[in-house]
Amino acid sequence: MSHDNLLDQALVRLDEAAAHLSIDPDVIEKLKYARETAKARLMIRMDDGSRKSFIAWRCRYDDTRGPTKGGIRFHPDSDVFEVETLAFWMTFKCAVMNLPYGGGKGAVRVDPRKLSKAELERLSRAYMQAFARVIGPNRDIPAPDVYTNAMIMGWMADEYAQIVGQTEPAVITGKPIALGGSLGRDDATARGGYYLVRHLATDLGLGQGARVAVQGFGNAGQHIASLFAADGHKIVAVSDSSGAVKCDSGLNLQKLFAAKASGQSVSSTAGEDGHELMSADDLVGVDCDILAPSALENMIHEGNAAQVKAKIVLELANGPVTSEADAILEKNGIVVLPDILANAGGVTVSYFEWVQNRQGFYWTIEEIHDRLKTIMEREGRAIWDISREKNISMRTAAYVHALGRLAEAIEAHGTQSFFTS
Ligand SMILES: NC(=O)C1=CN([C@@H]2O[C@H](COP(=O)(O)OP(=O)(O)OC[C@H]3O[C@@H](n4cnc5c(N)ncnc54)[C@H](O)[C@@H]3O)[C@@H](O)[C@H]2O)C=CC1
Ligand SMILES: O=C(O)CCC(=O)C(=O)O
Repeated sequence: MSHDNLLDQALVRLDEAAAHLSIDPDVIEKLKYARETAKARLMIRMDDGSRKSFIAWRCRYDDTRGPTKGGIRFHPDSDVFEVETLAFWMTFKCAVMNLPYGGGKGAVRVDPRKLSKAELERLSRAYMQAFARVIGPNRDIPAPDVYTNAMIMGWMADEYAQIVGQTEPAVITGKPIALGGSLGRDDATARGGYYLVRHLATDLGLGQGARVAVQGFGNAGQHIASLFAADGHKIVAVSDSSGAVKCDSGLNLQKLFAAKASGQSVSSTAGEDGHELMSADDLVGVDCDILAPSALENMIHEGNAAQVKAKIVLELANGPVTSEADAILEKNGIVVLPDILANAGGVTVSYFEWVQNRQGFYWTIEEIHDRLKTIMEREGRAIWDISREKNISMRTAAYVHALGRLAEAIEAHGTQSFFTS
């Protein structure tokens, strides 16, 4: 899958937001292009003794508001267009949450499921070797994303420490707790979305016992299913890259978690506890109240948006709804809680991790949850109010909110600054 026009699609949202603000055109011009994208070939030794190379990128899209921040993705379809677009979204996400960061992102084009653990560790270390000059605790701070996790962040933190000759935990977030990771980072992406939905439930007309469908059953997808189920909502369908299952009376989550923990697809549970096999492509059309896309970009598009029956789309994935699909969902009265707000819990707890690493003093899980809840509710409410006041979608409102903050920072740097050139 190529992502050639992903950034152009994303920039449509920037133009829509700019139309609601009186913004200097210089600001828009600056935000249309990535500041810096580094590319490298990572050459590693495979277990059979052969050498193999993988292409990799790290993009620092915009650092006006602070060091760039964003995850590293290991995926066979990754390309430079996807990386730059994800970094653009990070720029807006950090501004939405008022975090002192710009936006970055990285990727390796690889299917990590085909590598042994030792090969994966060599690849992760090679990534840090290649990009250590770009990365740094005051410059660019990576984190996990699709098919990367705490273990990989731990290897990268260790490699960086060896390169600079001292431990530097704040260089990367989403690390194992034993290496200075934060409590609460594991479920933070889903938890942020969950706090947002709970806070806006009355405004959204959402009652008890909602029916939820989850697309993608990894970090974000599994945790959102758990959190909603614990609140008495019913998870009626889930999918992953190999298939999907549904159950009208509610799926057995423990069975699904056990399948994923043993490396199997959710579809392997079909036939147990009333789980029925379905096509992963049909998941978006399942009869439900909340649809939580938690996989990849462009999953809800012009061709399937009309099938969506949910009242609310909670975008835990980045960019799961195309701009054409957005228009269809809006016309059908479906509220989209946009990625740059809905999945911002992840980067927010990453920020907490970075703060704790720098102060060398660690917070309790209650402190993490309270702080995350406060920020999600504050920014979620502000965006809800903008959307009501201006009669615009939550997505456009989120971009308006972020763009105001970005414009203020770009202007504060001065008109002759290379930051704003
Ligand atoms: N991990 C994090 O902290 C954050 C992740 N996100 C976004 O959330 C989304 C998911 O990320 P993670 O949960 O971390 O990744 P993950 O690697 O833990 O899980 C990804 C899941 O998506 C599934 N998937 C892949 N292709 C699919 C397809 N075509 N149909 C259905 N499922 C498919 C995979 O099988 C897997 O279950 C991504 O868009 C990511 O950028 C956003 C904010 C933070
Ligand atoms: O935790 C972070 O720093 C970034 C997470 C991320 O990549 C994202 O929000 O898309």
